Amino acid sequence: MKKITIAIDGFSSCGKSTMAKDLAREIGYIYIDSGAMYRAVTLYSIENGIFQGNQIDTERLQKEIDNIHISFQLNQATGRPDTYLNGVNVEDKIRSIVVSSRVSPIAALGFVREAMVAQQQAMGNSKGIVMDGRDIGTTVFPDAELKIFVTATPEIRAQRRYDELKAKGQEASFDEILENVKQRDYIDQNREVSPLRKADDALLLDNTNMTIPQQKEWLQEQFNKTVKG
Ligand SMILES: Nc1ncnc2c1ncn2[C@@H]1O[C@H](COP(=O)(O)OP(=O)(O)OP(=O)(O)O)[C@@H](O)[C@H]1O
Ligand SMILES: Nc1ccn([C@@H]2O[C@H](COP(=O)(O)O)[C@@H](O)[C@H]2O)c(=O)n1
Repeated sequence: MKKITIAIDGFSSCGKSTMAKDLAREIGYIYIDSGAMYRAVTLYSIENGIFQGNQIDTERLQKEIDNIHISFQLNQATGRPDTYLNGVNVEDKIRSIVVSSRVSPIAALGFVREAMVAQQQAMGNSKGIVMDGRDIGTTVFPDAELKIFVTATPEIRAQRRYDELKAKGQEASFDEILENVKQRDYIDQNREVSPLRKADDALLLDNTNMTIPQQKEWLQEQFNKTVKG
């Protein structure tokens, strides 16, 4: 069967990667978490003193952007791809609240987006890919055959993230997570370059009252309709 490109965009912590990973595994497609790439650039900036306090040394980051190599490798234990920054597995570090609270200003920089989008487009040039993010259906793959835009209330998204961190035994405050979710949504929707918005031809999914199996089934149905007509 001819392979297609699937773009899943939407607000933070609404379940995009959960759906995208499950679908990719079911249909044998590559899965790419584009947010992990922006998170890896943010981690690099923090660890190398480029992002200190609220200040980003954009001149230095621009000079060093070509030295930031991001790749993904399947983790046999989880069955999911882990993110590598310059050859080091940073999967856990990039999910920390420290990175979450600083990623959106980094992702708003035009030269950072240009570098990431070029890598993402190269990853998808043979199709057979499910990519999730904020601008996949609008900028990275505007010709994707299947585009989904996911949303849910900020409170339910924060609760899901809180439950996830708690289950992992990580310290978390519900209010801090809710604030982070709202702040990222605001920056992502209001930045100048590729702001978060639903592509005109994307299908809207509000999963506030859906379970993981229900949204998985819904997505599989949309895929079947797209490929089989
Ligand atoms: N329908 C759902 N009901 C309950 N929990 C869900 C649902 N969908 C996803 N989750 C859980 O919510 C959390 C966030 O999901 P996920 O990481 O897939 O979101 P995301 O949109 O990819 O987030 P981000 O954009 O921040 O990377 C995870 O713990 C996931 O297991
Ligand atoms: N295509 C994308 C993907 C992500 N971002 C920015 O990265 C942040 C982290 O992404 P998560 O999916 O892991 O939450 C996100 O808040 C955006 O600021 C982006 O700009 N474009």
